[in-house]
Amino acid sequence: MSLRITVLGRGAWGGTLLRLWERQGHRLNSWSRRDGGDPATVLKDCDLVVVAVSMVGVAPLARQLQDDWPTDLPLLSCSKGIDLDTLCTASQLWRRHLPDVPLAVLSGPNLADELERGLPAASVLSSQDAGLARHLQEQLRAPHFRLYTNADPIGTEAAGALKNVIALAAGISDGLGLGANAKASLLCRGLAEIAVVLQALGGQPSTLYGLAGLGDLLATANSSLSRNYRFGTLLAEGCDEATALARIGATVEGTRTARATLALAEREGWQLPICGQVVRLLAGRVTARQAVQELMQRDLKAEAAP
Ligand SMILES: NC(=O)C1=CN([C@@H]2O[C@H](COP(=O)(O)OP(=O)(O)OC[C@H]3O[C@@H](n4cnc5c(N)ncnc54)[C@H](O)[C@@H]3O)[C@@H](O)[C@H]2O)C=CC1
Ligand SMILES: O=C(CO)COP(=O)(O)O
Repeated sequence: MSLRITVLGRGAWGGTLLRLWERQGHRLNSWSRRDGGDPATVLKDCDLVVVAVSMVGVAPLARQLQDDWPTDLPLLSCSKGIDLDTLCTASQLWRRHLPDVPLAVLSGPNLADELERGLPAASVLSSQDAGLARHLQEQLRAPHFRLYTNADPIGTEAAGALKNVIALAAGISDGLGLGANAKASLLCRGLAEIAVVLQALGGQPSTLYGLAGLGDLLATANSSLSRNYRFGTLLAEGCDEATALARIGATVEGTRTARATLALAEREGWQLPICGQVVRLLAGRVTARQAVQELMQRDLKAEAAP
């Protein structure tokens, strides 16, 4: 069965998904901020809306569309991050404005450039509505895009958001030439920080070790196709945040997510040392090498503690 799919946001990810599903025989329509006009017009006559805008675009878009969204029209959210103003994930923001629509999240190790080249990848469709997740799994899979389901959208989003912060830190580590031991240690301790946030937000521990958690962390923290990783290497070279962002020239979700996560951590009393050092470095309060030193000199702990 072919679906009529509308994609909101035609950046790297929205554009890749659009072309992928068009090739699978679905009928695609799209809207991008660049087009201008009213995005509500593309909600008509479709079976699914896929949202692939950056996190900064989610809240304004949700506000703009809340009165026009048909209550039975499913929404698939693909944005990865934590909103700096509300400290919410994308699906939490959509739920505020569209409390009743069928909602699912797509997240996993999905570097757009690799999918665009037809390389194999897997991802997770997550929804509390198991029927919706299975329906989308069946409809949206492709020969080189294998889809799994889970029932943990918040855990899936928390993992997808936080891995960008740790991937950014991995870029710093590689940019400084700190070696394989440092990188592996950073990723393990980073995973422990992701676990703190994921569990505190009500996610399932198993999601941490799935495609949206460990899977996406490994892909993003080890690939120069990742904007977050590349951004980290630029910080290691001594670029400030604005210069590094300008050099990347596309969305780098890890910067705002690091700040939002730290704000949550301060409010909730979580210990997130790597995230904290990333924010200090972004603010120009430490150099990359000082941040590493501060992490190495923290009080000694049991491994289970963050
Ligand atoms: N590129 C990738 O490999 C993947 C990206 N993602 C996620 O998808 C989201 C979008 O990323 P990309 O497409 O890669 O970024 P991009 O920088 O290529 O495109 C960003 C898109 O968001 C739109 N946008 C930004 N602010 C907006 C606003 N205020 N209102 C409406 N639209 C706005 C832009 O017009 C553009 O369409 C991010 O949350 C990213 O983490 C998820 C999986 C893979
Ligand atoms: O989320 C992604 C891959 O799964 C894309 O990562 P970047 O945003 O760092 O390019």
